[in-house]
Amino acid sequence: MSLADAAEKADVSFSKIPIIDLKNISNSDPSVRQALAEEIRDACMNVGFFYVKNHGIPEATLEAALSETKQFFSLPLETKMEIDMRKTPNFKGYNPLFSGTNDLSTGLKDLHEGFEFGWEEIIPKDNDEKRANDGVMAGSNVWPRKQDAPHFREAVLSYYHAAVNLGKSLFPLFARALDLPETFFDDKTRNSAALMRVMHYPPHTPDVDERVQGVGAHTDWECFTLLYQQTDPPIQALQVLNASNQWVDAPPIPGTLVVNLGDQFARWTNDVFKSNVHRATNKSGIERYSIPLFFGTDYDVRLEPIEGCVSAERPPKYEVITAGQYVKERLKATYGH
Ligand SMILES: O=C(O)CCC(=O)C(=O)O
Ligand SMILES: [Fe+2]
Repeated sequence: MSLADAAEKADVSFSKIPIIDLKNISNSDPSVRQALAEEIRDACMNVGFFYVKNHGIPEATLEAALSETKQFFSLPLETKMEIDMRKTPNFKGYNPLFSGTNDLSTGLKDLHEGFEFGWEEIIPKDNDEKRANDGVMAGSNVWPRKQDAPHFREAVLSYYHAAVNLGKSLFPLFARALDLPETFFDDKTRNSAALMRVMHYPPHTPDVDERVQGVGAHTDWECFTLLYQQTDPPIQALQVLNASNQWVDAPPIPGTLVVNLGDQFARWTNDVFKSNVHRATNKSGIERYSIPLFFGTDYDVRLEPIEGCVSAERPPKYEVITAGQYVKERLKATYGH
């Protein structure tokens, strides 16, 4: 059956998020890889979200990134505002509470603060070519001053590089899941966009409008997101919308990361892979932190539907644009600059 035909029959009324074991991610046996790719394909076609366990990123790397993230957000607002994202030309830096709108249908501002950065070698390089080529987001990151956050940069960059490596090893499996050669994405992800955002969701207090979300209902924009949610203590905040318009909980599960697909994959696969609407709201009464890494293709890549994803019953759903144009439009809509 073609992917397009299979997608017509997909069961998209899921009630929970599957967990996929990545212990075989580096196994080169084609039958082992095929079995893993098929598990990924089912999750991508039916849910657009899955957890991964045995992902290979050391717990200590995750914990250090989380602990430094907490310390960064506890700095005084004036210190964080020195690296306000609105002062940078390339969407890097700090965004304060209520500075972005993810749910454009309500227009409500989100109750979270964040800090974004892209590719950078941990040991700084004068001529970091990868950073210079990082598409719409090309150019330097901005960091808090060393005396304000002495270990923040190293800790979050260490996690960044580990997560980028994991993301790179997932692309061949996504390709296999789409009946393509595993190398299909290689020349489309040479300088692939990888933007990390560390996030803090303060608890909703009674003075906050009930309708406000931590991050309003939205889809992600890139190919896929790797999301680390704090697990200690575990806070249920993230929810995914299924085809019956029910919000399905995606609670933190120790030892896992969440993988969710974004709009670039939806466009590329003519919605065979789902980029599902999700939101996160922290009603726990205590602080919540999460760290997504948004992983895309090179910005000059045209998001043309893959052959097997189009049929007479499933004509192309999206106008073809480049990955960079798409992300830029969404960034402007969310942050208004
Ligand atoms: O914090 C979370 O659990 C989700 C964050 C998210 O969806 C996003 O930043 O795009
Ligand atoms: Fe998201």
